[in-house]
Amino acid sequence: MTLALGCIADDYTGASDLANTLTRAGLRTVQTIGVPADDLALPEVDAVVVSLKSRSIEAGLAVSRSRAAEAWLRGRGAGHVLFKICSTFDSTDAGNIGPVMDALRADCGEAAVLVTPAFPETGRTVYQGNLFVGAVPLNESPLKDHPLNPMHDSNLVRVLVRQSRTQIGLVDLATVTRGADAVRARLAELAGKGIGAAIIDAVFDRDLETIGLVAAEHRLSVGASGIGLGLARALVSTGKVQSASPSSETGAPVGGLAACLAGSCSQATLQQIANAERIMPVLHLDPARIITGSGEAQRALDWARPRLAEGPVLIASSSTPDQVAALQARHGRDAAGHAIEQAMADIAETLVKSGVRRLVVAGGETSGAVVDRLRIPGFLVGVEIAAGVPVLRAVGAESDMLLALKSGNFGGAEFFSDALRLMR
Ligand SMILES: Nc1ncnc2c1ncn2[C@@H]1O[C@H](COP(=O)(O)OP(=O)(O)O)[C@@H](O)[C@H]1O
Ligand SMILES: O=C(O)[C@@H](O)C(=O)COP(=O)(O)O
Repeated sequence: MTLALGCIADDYTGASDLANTLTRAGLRTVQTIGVPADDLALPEVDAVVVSLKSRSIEAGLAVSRSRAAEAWLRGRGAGHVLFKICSTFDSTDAGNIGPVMDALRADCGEAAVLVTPAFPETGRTVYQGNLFVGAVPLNESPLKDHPLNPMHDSNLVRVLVRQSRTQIGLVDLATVTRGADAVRARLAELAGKGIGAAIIDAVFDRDLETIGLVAAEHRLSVGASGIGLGLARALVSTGKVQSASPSSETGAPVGGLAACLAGSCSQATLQQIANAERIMPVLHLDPARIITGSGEAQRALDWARPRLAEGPVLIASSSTPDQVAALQARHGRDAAGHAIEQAMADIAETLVKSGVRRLVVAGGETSGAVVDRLRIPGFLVGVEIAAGVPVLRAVGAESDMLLALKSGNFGGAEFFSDALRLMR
């Protein structure tokens, strides 16, 4: 297998979002969980997205895991590696976007790396280096209240300067609009000044196509699914990849019981949970009891198991920003997040032992904890439920399963029923 594109995603929902985008753009794509073991049977593909759970871990660890993934991808012929980050640039001043970018850049000897989280299909646009989420700057969006990495600065040049050892430049929209040659010239100018990375503006998909053409000539880029779209279209338009029509790899029904888990506290997920109350039983976990170890996961399982035969259920830890802040003040941010993720993984593991074969998970870190516990090595990409969220079919796992890993912020108000309708 010679890869046209190698991707390293810093969380599992982000990886499935990117795998979905690449598939829709004509690349045969598989998502792996971590660096694949040698005995994992992978189909013949154009792109592999290695999913890491490296967004919120210590920077040194994120760097070493990303470098291992990069080595594996380059070893399979990937001339270009995309480091997939969140379209809302989720990170803290301690990392991990800057440190991972610096390390991958050093490994491949890239002079100046293009960086953009723009993903217009989901309302993420970048102008003059400022990230907008829908109509508002990042720091005014619900991401200001994220439980793990609240985002308080929409100026990504400033944000990345705080995380990276290299200087950060800007390629503005006026340059992008002038086309690929103008971007090439600007990038060369920045590289000539010793500037190692540049935030590049993008508002429309056509901007990402221009960016993709230039990025594909380089060894490394950093961004969300938008730049993935640009790269995929560039690989197809330059004939490096023969466009494949997106197949419905998740074709044959798996049947079995269905359940949903929500650990995301995003505004979108809170609304989706409220709407799900109308169509399925919903259990709201008590997050404080999870942290103090008072049998909350067992309570959830005792509640869920008798109901599953009647139809899907939803178990949620999600709370409002005020409640999250109060819990974190009492127990600490990382301890609270970790305990709740592990409780979700405990619940998922027992649900699968009880016959659940269709599982919807809301939240990136939450999905990471669940998929790790289920020891699923990889996914084939199926139909799209909502922008950035495909149906996934587990490969190499103990049970034949369908999953949907939803980024907290993605999906329409009826996401849970939309997902279950497509997961048969
Ligand atoms: N009620 C809660 N209070 C505090 N933290 C919570 C609560 N529920 C979930 N969490 C934690 O918040 C984080 C949500 O992150 P994640 O799952 O990545 O969602 P998103 O996709 O919205 O970023 C996880 O670490 C999760 O365990
Ligand atoms: O780019 C995006 O927004 C998503 O693909 C993503 O990374 C989601 O992260 P979470 O919101 O933490 O699920």
